[in-house]
Amino acid sequence: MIISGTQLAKELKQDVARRVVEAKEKYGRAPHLVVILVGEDPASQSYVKGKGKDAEEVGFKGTTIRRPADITEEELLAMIAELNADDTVDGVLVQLPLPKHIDEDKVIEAIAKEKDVDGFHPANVASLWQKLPCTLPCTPKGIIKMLDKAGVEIEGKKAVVIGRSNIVGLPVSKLLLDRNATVTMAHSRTKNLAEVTSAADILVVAIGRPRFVTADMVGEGAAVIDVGVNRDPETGKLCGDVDYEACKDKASVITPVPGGVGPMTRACLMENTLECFLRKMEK
Ligand SMILES: Nc1nc2c(c(=O)[nH]1)N[C@@H](CN(C=O)c1ccc(C(=O)N[C@@H](CCC(=O)O)C(=O)O)cc1)CN2
Repeated sequence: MIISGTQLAKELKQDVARRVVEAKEKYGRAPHLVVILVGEDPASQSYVKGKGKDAEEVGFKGTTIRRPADITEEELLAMIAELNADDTVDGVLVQLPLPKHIDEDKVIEAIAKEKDVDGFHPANVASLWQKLPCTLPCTPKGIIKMLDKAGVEIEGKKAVVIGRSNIVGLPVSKLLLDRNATVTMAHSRTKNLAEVTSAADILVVAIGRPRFVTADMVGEGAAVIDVGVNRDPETGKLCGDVDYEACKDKASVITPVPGGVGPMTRACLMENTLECFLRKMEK
């Protein structure tokens, strides 16, 4: 079975849109999401454009602030401080990656934790690891929703996560652990990787290498979640970290690229923004 992120994202955004109508009636205004884009990276430009479109679709006020790649760290931090102080702004997101002269950690930490719709702020990360209420990072949140919607049981299952990034690998491992999976975190230096991954009931791949996971690395009947968004070096076409054609018949469920985890990441951002807004208004 193919898990259609496009379809699930559509349903999640419809649900957010419905809740926005109610929230507007109750609080007199819609949630306001501000997205900051630094530089002209084509992929980032396209993701930010998508976020603006999604915001409009669910009934938010959406603002995109574009700045040149040579903006100083001080200027960017000053802009974030202003948005933090602005009561009409509910969510602030800085599109990553940032140019090398800007310290990403400093920028993430500068965003008020209550407006951190990405769930990247150290306070939100700490809350995730302490099982306290927090904003969850969008991609891991979307992955758990996709597994649930596909009816994949997590409790007691062997989950293997390839990749240990702060944005995906680490938080999705924690979310799987919280659902009582037995989680193995694998990475570029894991020995006998195929042996480790083929024992997985749930395989999450977030390593950033085109078609890295081949059929011999997937166990019969595994649920395969592909987080990669790569360009095929030969054809230039979009592809995931999993060799989809080779693995699809071995997997019980699998996510495609495009149309899998990516659209759910975007939809979860809308849900996070609404939740930040509601938390503020209900205080
Ligand atoms: N501040 C953030 N920066 C980045 C994040 C993030 O969550 N927060 N994640 C990625 C980029 N990203 C969201 O920003 C993202 C990447 C891909 C997709 C997506 O829908 N992909 C499509 C294919 C897109 C294409 O045609 O090129 C798919 O998989 O179907 C959504 C969001 C890094 N930066």
